[in-house]
Amino acid sequence: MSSDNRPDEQELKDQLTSFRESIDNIDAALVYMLAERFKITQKVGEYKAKYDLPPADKDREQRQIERLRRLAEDANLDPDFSEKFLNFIIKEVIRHHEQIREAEGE
Ligand SMILES: C=C(O[C@@H]1C=C(C(=O)O)C=C[C@H]1O)C(=O)O
Repeated sequence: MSSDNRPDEQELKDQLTSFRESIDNIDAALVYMLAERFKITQKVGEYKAKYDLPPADKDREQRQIERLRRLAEDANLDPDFSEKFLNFIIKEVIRHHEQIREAEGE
């Protein structure tokens, strides 16, 4: 793709910097949101270990995936990507839950 009225080098640089400031803010928000999510899933893991509940709950995950796919469609985000992203996070959460369970059993 090329344009007849390409901005000069300085304008290109400034525009990219401005886009990237917004990306950096969004990445920061994602990190804080993920940190909060892992804080509460840590509590769920401790609760499950205490009362001998299984680390994973596939029915709950299925409902979350269906809901997230609907939300993604509404937000014009690829539902397959959203599902992969949620599964990636949940896998890590379950790994933590298994670790907590093992530590409690020691
Ligand atoms: C957090 C939980 O444990 C697991 C992790 C989940 C998650 O990260 O959302 C969902 C279901 C479980 O497989 C839960 O049971 O709610």
